[in-house]
Amino acid sequence: MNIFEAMEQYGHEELVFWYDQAAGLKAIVAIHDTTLGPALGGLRMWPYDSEDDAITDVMRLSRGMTYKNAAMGLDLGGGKSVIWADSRHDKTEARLRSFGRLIQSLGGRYITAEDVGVNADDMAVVARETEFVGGLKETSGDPSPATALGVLEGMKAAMMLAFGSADFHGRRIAIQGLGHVGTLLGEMLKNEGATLIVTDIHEDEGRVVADRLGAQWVAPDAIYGVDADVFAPCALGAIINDRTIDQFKCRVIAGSANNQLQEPRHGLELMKRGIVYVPDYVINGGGVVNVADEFHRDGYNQERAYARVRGIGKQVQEILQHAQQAQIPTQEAADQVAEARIHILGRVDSTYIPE
Ligand SMILES: NC(=O)c1ccc[n+]([C@@H]2O[C@H](COP(=O)([O-])OP(=O)(O)OC[C@H]3O[C@@H](n4cnc5c(N)ncnc54)[C@H](O)[C@@H]3O)[C@@H](O)[C@H]2O)c1
Repeated sequence: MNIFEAMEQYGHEELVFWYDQAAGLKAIVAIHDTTLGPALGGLRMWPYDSEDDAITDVMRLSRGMTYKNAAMGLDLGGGKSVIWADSRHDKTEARLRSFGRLIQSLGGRYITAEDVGVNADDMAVVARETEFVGGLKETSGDPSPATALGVLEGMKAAMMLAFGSADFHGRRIAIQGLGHVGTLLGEMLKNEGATLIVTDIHEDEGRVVADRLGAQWVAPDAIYGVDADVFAPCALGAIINDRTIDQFKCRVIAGSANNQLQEPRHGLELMKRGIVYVPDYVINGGGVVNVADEFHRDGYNQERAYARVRGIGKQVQEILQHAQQAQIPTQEAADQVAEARIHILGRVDSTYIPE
């Protein structure tokens, strides 16, 4: 891989490689853009097939964080980190603490948090070496409840546009993935009076959750084509693709999964089919909004954080309206909003103020 070419293509500021031979740690931090503030984004531990795969992933994810943080109205830039290792076997105190020292060495240009392959206990170990960690148990904690709340609010905004009402009574919602977010979202939707259709690749555990939610269970591959008003992807990325797109009977797609569109053209295809797609990084921004509240001058306050998470409904509404007026796919509308904020605010502090 030609790294400088890739940095130019993605628009990255900095890539940091860290190799601690004694600890057996190979880690990369990608700082994409710090126009709006320090780069915030999670740490992923993954057994990549190659070095190039690890670099590509951290670059793609960190760029996504720039857009998400900007769209959420946060004073934070975008970054992400990866540890090239298998979280099932390779998670050692030495690796996590060495990673913490890497983060500390960046002096606050990058703030890390939980992502795939690491949990709150691991981040507590990282935090023994660095002050630049968000989402610890004693501060904002697990982001999933805030993410689920943001998805619910964003879904309501999309339903207003598609159906002229955000009332869930009589509405059928299909949820793909009953993990942290999918289960919490299911509980909220049940309380709102929705009828649920659910799936998960782990059938035994999934069926227990389905029964608790009073939901209809379908096989994982059947979820795309079920008769539902709303499809809520809460599992994997790239699930809106050439294979699935003709199966959808829903009028709204609104869920927490990252990178839902396999390619940007699938956003255009949804628009042509009259399906309201809520851009993933906007509707799933509740978790990051919750973590970001830790950087408030008075420290973390859940009430204030959750009030802001509820605001995702209005943000989704504005982006959907912008897309409708400009006749562009909703993901493109979200990108325009994020890019405009970075561009305009990037000029604000160019004004000279005497000391
Ligand atoms: N947790 C958060 O706060 C948060 C924030 C932003 C985005 N997200 C995204 O939302 C999604 C869900 O996050 P989570 O924290 O609930 O993850 P999780 O790992 O707890 O849950 C994911 C669930 O999806 C299931 N699954 C995987 N592949 C599937 C498939 N093909 N069909 C059906 N089910 C499948 C898994 O078995 C698991 O139960 C992920 O894409 C994540 O990146 C989560």
